Amino acid sequence: MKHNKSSEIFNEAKKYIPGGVNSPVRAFRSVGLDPIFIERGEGAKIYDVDGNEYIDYICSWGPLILGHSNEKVLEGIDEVLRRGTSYGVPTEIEVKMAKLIVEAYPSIDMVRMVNSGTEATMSALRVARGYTGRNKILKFEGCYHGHSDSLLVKSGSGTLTFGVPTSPGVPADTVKDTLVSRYNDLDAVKKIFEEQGEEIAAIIVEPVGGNMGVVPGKKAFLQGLRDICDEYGAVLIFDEVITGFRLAYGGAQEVYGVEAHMTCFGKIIGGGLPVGAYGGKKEIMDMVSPVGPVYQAGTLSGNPLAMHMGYNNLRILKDNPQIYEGIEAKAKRLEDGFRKNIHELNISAEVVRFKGMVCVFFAEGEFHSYDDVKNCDTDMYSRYFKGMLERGVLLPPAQFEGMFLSSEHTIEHIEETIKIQYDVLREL
Ligand SMILES: Cc1ncc(COP(=O)(O)O)c(CN[C@@H](CN)CCC(=O)O)c1O
Repeated sequence: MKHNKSSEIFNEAKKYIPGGVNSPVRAFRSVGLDPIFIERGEGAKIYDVDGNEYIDYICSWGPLILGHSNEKVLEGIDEVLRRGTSYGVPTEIEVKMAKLIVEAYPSIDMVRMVNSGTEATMSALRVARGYTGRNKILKFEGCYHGHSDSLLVKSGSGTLTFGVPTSPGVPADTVKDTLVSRYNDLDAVKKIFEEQGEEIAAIIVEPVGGNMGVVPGKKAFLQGLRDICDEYGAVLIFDEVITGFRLAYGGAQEVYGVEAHMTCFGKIIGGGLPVGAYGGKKEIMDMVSPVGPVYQAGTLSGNPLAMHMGYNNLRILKDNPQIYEGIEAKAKRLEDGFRKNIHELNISAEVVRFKGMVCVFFAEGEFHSYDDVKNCDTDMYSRYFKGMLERGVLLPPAQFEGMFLSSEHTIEHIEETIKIQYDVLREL
């Protein structure tokens, strides 16, 4: 495959944009390559500026559960566009969108739209702190909730659960109230709450980890978090930016039968346009300005374009529940085919799947926390990524991400991917 035009554009991009990209993972640095630049997407396929075609398993990192440029999702958008793109004054589509989300999630009485998953989690935590009057929050190693300061932390040294910044520019003081524990380790959380529970405003968790590869939360862990929050008066926040409307129409909460006090969304609810949302029980959401004292705002929050695309996305998913079974069946076929390849070629790797989310870990054993995944052979993943890319399969350009499928991935795409993976693994 030739990438001359991508290289040309990338060289130009690096003059004006840090790293030539508007989000770090897109730079393909984790896989030691220069990024490809995309010209268009159609269904499950994506086409780069050099005319190369790929089966796409990034799908914009989740929003495109109905594939690229889906006519049904786009329906009416040009009319909306011509009527006006943003007013800074409320519109009816915002109400229809909020109602749809509230109806999909029994745990949500009210919801506020924002413009990214980062904004959603940042705002939810501020509301939880305002609601409880407490400052401390607890997150889990390996979970990513966007790039707001108090969430850019990793475990402190030794047994210390206090977070330390993962990025310069985040003052240590900002993260001194962020505690970090091990994912799927309920005993560790119980111990933290026994010591500091009265000071903890919220636990924030990805119910299925999608940012350390795919690491599903154990039901007992998630239910335990809810019980602990109920016992200590803390707010349980499910970050469903990835899982929301992806695992099922009611997201992880429907699949696990565990309800959060607050939920964060992004990605799918915008249908590919910038969006985020946070919602929860009325008594908590009544804290939000202008009803309550907790301030949160946004010029383009709930803008008509993202609302229209998001509303179309959710309506199609709501009216066609078979889409979820279809995606899960194709993910299962991918899992089985990948596992057969790995065993036949004796590759040191494992396949993890949760509903429609799939990941190949280049390590052996079981994966229940970040400790289990951090020893993956990322060099092997890089060679794997390159081999798949050169044969027309675009995987997430980092080991610690998950593959995203859409309704537009056909069984033929899946079988082709399995065949290509066999050839790539054989040459690793
Ligand atoms: C569970 C979860 N919560 C919050 C976020 C942040 O959402 P955004 O601010 O990127 O819309 C994300 C963002 N996901 C990454 C990929 N895993 C986005 C890709 C990127 O950063 O470019 C997320 O996965």
